[in-house]
Amino acid sequence: MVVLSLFLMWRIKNPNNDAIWLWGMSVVCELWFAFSWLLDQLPKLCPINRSTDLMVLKEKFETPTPNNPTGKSDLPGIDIFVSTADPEKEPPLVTANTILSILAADYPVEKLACYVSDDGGALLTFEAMAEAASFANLWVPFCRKHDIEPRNPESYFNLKRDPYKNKLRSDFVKDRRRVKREYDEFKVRINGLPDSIRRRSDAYHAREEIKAMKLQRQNANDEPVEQLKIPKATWMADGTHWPGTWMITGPEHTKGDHAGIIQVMLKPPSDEPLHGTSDDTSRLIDLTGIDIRLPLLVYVSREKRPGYDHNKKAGAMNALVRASAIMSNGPFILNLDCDHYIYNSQAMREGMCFMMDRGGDRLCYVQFPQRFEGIDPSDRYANHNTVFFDVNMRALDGLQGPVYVGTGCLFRRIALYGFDPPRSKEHEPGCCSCCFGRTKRPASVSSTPEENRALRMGDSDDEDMNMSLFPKKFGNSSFLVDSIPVAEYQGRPLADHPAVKNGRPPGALTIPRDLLDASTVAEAISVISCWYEDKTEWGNRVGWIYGSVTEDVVTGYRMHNRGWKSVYCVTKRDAFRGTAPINLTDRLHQVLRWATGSVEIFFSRNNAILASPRMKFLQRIAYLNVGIYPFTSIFLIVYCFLPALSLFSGQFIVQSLDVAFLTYLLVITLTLCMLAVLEIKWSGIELEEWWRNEQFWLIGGTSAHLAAVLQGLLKVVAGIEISFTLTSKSGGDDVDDEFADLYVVKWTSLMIPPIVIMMTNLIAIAVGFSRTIYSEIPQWSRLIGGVFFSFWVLAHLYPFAKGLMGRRGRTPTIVFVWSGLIAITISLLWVAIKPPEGSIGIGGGSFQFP
Ligand SMILES: O=c1ccn([C@@H]2O[C@H](COP(=O)(O)OP(=O)(O)O[C@H]3O[C@H](CO)[C@@H](O)[C@H](O)[C@H]3O)[C@@H](O)[C@H]2O)c(=O)[nH]1
Ligand SMILES: [Mn+2]
Repeated sequence: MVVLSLFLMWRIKNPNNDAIWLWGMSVVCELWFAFSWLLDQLPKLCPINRSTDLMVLKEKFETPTPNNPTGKSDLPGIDIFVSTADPEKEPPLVTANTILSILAADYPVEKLACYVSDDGGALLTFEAMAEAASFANLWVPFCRKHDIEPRNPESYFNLKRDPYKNKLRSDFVKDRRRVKREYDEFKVRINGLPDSIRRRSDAYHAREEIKAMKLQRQNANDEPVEQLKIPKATWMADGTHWPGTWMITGPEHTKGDHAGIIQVMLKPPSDEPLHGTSDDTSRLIDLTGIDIRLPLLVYVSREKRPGYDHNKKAGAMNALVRASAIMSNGPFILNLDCDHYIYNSQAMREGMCFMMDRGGDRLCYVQFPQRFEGIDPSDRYANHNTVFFDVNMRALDGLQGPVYVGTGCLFRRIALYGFDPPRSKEHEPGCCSCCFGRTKRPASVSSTPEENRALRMGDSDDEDMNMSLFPKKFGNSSFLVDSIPVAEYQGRPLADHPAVKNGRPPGALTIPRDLLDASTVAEAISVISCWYEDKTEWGNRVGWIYGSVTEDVVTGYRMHNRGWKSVYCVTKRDAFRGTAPINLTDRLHQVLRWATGSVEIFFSRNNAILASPRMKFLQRIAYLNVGIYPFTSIFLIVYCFLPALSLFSGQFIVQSLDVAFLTYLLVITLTLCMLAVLEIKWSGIELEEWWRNEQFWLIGGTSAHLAAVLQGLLKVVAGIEISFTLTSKSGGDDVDDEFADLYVVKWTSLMIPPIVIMMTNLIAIAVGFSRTIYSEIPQWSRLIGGVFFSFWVLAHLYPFAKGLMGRRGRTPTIVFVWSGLIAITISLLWVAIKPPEGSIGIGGGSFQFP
């Protein structure tokens, strides 16, 4: 920071009078870069590492006590939400695998509930989920019996390592073979679903038409009836009409218009374990002594009607929050995207370690890092994002907590409801005063723990939670309102449980699941209707927050803003794994969406400048950085053209390569290198990953981020809404060419700025060279600065250039030859038109040649 400020001062005091424009532009950019660098660095001041001890959790919650002689698990309930929106872009097989990994997770079955949100309302997804539910009857006990990891069948059967290693049971080989065969059949069934639905629907449609025709003929003698038009419909296997969207694909695929659908696909399990018996011969594998229960599985497709804003993923999640409150009301909610499966079956237990620890009641969520599969080994477009997930997020963990990144996040339900954390009015001792946390003395020392516990909600300190205001905030479902205090009570850490000090009374904390009768389901249907949120606080202060394509960041921000803390849980074995777009265009669009969301945040009331005093200073800086980073693109683009401009004009950003300038540059570069080394060492990432991240920072910065700034401005100025382009997920079926997608070149206008930058710099280098060579007294030193920085820009854009070349990227020489030829031609032309002898002023002497 010191060197940087000295450097900037020197730069301002020493203008290049030969080329004031060049100097001015560069100094403005440098000031901005220094500012954004500061925003990026400051939140890294208190990094921490955490670890969990699953044995302790087991000891506290699952060992027999006098109160609980069987050692029945006392862990709190978790509702898992999986979101899917489009069976075209998100293959049902992927979603089905995710569901299977959840159903097989290592967590007490009766405490787990899995909800699938299908925003497409597609019969295809529905039937795929039903298939998954039935396959789970085999898959889940198999996983339990043989301790399978990962519990996603597709990944498990594709494992490269020896499946028989460390497997003790003698029947493993036989079981595995049988399950594998069943899985292959399951896959065939899932992949055949689109066809069978289409055929079935066509048949039923024909039947309906014939019926209508007959009816018409009967009526025809009375009076002429106008031509009956039977609307096309999708038909379920039992011959009833699917209330969701019409067809799986095609132009008639009308998203945004269908009824709300809830289907319990797996009934709530019994409270006590149900073991397989030896005389049960209907099963494919022997399950004697294995718990064969399955968790609750519910398919939900919220109602969609034209004319309503459905608020994308945030709207879908809020519908699930309400429906699940009525059906299982788990005090914790785990959110996963359809392509993110549970890779470590104990992941939820790890999260619980934090939630149920002393003081855990102040945690709004536990975020797990996102890890990806199926990415090209060189990770050309920095898809693994390790710098973000292993440096930035862990650094935030030392402040108020990591940001919520949309998937792999375990929430406390009542934090999602918009309540304040407990003891939010008290002074909190210790804890990172180095992070400039607020150290306010308590106004009054609260007397009883119960008083502390009163659910508080609201940005003003005195607005205590008033039950009579619940309907206004949460809508008028009394089931929902009644479930809120229950969720609060059940989510409390054991240690400070007011009623019982040494463990909970057994059974007191599970709500009877047999409540899942018709009236419950009817109520759940009503809370997923599109009018339910009218005149409530949903999306505003309650649940996932609306109004941004990056609803995740905003949702987490609101909680931190109330004073909640979050925790980053990096597990030894990855907790969850997902997919990421490896195609350049898809990746750019993803980055575009994130950056647009950031610009939206910047121009909204969620801008961190307006944060409440409950947010820690450095946390605020971090959020500010989230909102500001896309704007860096403006300066970055200018700066990428500077070396070219300097080569064209023969001028440089400084008058001469002064010793002071060079020294500053050297010291700054060295310090930055040292910082990078420190970061790499501390976080355990590779130098290569770090470099990829730098490269993609420039690629995204010159393309997607700029577009995001423009889009964001359009939204603010003209109110043009921003659409959510789903990221396509590959089915993982194309084994022969795993990374084919990497080489597909799909044109997007986002590519224009980096291409222009690349071309200009190449030409400028050639121009600079030829001019120096042809001049009478070659001034190589003048050339060096420009060429060096041009190369710096080009080196960053290298992956982008490779991406543009598609398959031929393997033999890119020809392209280089061509661009070289073109560049040389242009520079020869330039030299011919403007011979380098003497200085010829153009346009008032600003473009001067030596
Ligand atoms: O109207 C919608 C749109 C999206 N989704 C779901 O949202 C998830 C994320 O969409 P995806 O296209 O995969 O986005 P990514 O860029 O991969 O997602 C990251 O960034 C998003 C915010 O931009 C977050 O919502 C995601 O959780 C986070 O993983 C998927 O499960 C979708 O099914 C819906 O349910 N309804
Ligand atoms: Mn995704």
